Amino acid sequence: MKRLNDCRLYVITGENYHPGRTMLDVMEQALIGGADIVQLRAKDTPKREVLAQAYALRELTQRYEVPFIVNDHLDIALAVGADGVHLGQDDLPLAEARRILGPDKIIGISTHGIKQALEAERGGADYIGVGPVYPTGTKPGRTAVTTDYVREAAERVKLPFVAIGGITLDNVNAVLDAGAAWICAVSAIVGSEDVAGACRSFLHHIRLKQIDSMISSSRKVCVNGREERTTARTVLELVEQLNLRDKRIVVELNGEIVPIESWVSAPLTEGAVVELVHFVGGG
Ligand SMILES: Cc1ncc(COP(=O)(O)OP(=O)(O)O)c(N)n1
Ligand SMILES: Cc1nc(C(=O)O)sc1CCOP(=O)(O)O
Ligand SMILES: [Mg+2]
Repeated sequence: MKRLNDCRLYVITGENYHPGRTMLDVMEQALIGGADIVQLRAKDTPKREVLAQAYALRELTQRYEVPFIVNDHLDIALAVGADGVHLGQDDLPLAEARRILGPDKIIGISTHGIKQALEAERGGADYIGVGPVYPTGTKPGRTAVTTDYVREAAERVKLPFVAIGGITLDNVNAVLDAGAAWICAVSAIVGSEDVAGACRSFLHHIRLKQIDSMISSSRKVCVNGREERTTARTVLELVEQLNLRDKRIVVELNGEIVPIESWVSAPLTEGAVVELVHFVGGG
């Protein structure tokens, strides 16, 4: 179940942020609100209690069909059948974790600079954490990496990356503007009176940003006489987006027939005029 490229909102448990409410209730609210990946992080809880929580969260996340990650404890991740683990720079090394977990489990690695990010990428991590973007009471005393590192990660890291650390509804747009497509929060979500509502608000900002970037990376073209916007950059991408790849068609771009072997490199520029002509079978 590795579908990290589609994840947008990563919610981590925060045992001290919701007195009077159980971890399970709070995390169910996060799932109702749209959290699409969940981590159990319990730094102040005895390990046997963490194991019990992990079993319960495994069951809950399975019901919501959302990946479940265990922080730090690879043994607990294995015991409860979690989808993966999250490891920091001082935790079990990535290579050891991969050897034990095999290729299919998710391994996330915390990074605090581009050198660590590229190393995690080379080492076979599935995603990286980029943070702490802002100072945070959840990890007091850590130097904030600022949105500069988010921007650098967006430019140089090919793996999915999640921005984390001090992210709230007030600053999330700056993190998204710096290039993060995936946001993680603890206190701003599990410490909220309305956990599901907080998730929905985060996702609203994330989706608006996605729409903005799609519009700015799309162009207006004319296909068979109809004006439309497309994110396709080439004739091949357009044909694939229209599900015509396996159909017998001839493509004309700005009045010239494009041979099939050139679809991959034929650019769809703003204002391009495309005619897609279906072959009619015959003998
Ligand atoms: C998604 C994500 N990113 C970073 C961390 C931090 O991991 P680590 O550096 O090991 O610190 P602790 O969480 O163990 O205190 C994380 N857990 N999740
Ligand atoms: C657990 C953690 N790891 C970080 C890192 O940068 O590696 S920042 C962080 C705390 C995230 O909590 P909040 O959303 O409350 O700031
Ligand atoms: Mg850790």
